Amino acid sequence: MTDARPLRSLLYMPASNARAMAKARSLDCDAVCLDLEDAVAPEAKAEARAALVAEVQAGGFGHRRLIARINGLSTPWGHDDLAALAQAPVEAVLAPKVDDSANVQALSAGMDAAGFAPDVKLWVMVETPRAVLALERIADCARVTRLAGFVLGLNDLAKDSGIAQLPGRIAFLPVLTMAVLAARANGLVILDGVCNAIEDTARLEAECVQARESGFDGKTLIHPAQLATCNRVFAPSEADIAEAESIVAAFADPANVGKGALRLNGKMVELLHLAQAEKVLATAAAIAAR
Ligand SMILES: CC(C)(COP(=O)(O)OP(=O)(O)OC[C@H]1O[C@@H](n2cnc3c(N)ncnc32)[C@H](O)[C@@H]1OP(=O)(O)O)[C@@H](O)C(=O)NCCC(=O)NCCSC(=O)C[C@H](O)C(=O)O
Ligand SMILES: [Mg+2]
Repeated sequence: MTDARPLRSLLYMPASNARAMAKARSLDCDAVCLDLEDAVAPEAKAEARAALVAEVQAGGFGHRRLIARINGLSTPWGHDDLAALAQAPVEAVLAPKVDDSANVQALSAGMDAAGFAPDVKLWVMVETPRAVLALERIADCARVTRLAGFVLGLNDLAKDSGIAQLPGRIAFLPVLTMAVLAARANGLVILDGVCNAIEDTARLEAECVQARESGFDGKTLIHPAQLATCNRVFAPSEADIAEAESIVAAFADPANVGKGALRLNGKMVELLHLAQAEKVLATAAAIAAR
């Protein structure tokens, strides 16, 4: 079944930051990601893990999807993270720094062994050079594991590849495109990486537009100030909605019954555009229902 819930914005916060986690319950984000990995110092890992579990069990996050980012299974904390989260009401576990399909299989098996409910998904970060080279194999794991999402991690990818994080992200474009294609070929959701420049709204907007045009569902964020721009860019615009409504109306017109292609406002529209239009309207309705 298609999931019509919007996934425009995922806001990360360190699970060691109680104030941020409390604030998340009132922020306009589609998902929150409580982080145990890079935002939490090694000496604070155990305390952050306990705080994360307590926060999600306390509830109050409403429509926001709850995602927990664990430490990698090769670190001293990864297995304890999985064990602690198994009974926690999260929608997905996000795993960092996977390199290939074997990592995904191990993570999914680890979730099974830890006792996660069958509907809890596995999302993985695409943030190592090896992962980029193995995108197809990794995404293909969705057939036989819990894998259901990709999240780009361009800070780590920049660090390990030497690719510079510059405005425009030209050197990253092949990665963005290949990650989207691998995700779509396997039914995964896919979110763009973060924009570190908290105060540069123009840069954030440009990255959101680029990601939206590249096919991403949404973008990951690091600060509440980034939410409004991201939510606006990834939501269908008024023009998108008006166009979608006109396509649906045209195909519903009795004069067009049985036609597969129409001329509408100077453009060709086919049944595939009807399907796209219906998706736009479903997303817009889901956002409006918030
Ligand atoms: C980046 C920050 C450290 C900035 O912190 P600070 O300067 O203290 O923020 P503000 O004073 O502007 O905060 C104003 C209020 O907003 C709340 N706040 C701030 N950030 C968040 C947040 N992320 N979620 C929820 N609420 C937040 C503050 O509590 C203030 O509230 P109030 O006191 O009521 O006024 C900080 O923003 C931060 O820690 N951001 C998240 C960092 C993080 O999680 N990093 C890890 C994920 S990113 C990553 O790893 C990418 C990937 O793996 C890759 O490789 O690229
Ligand atoms: Mg990272």
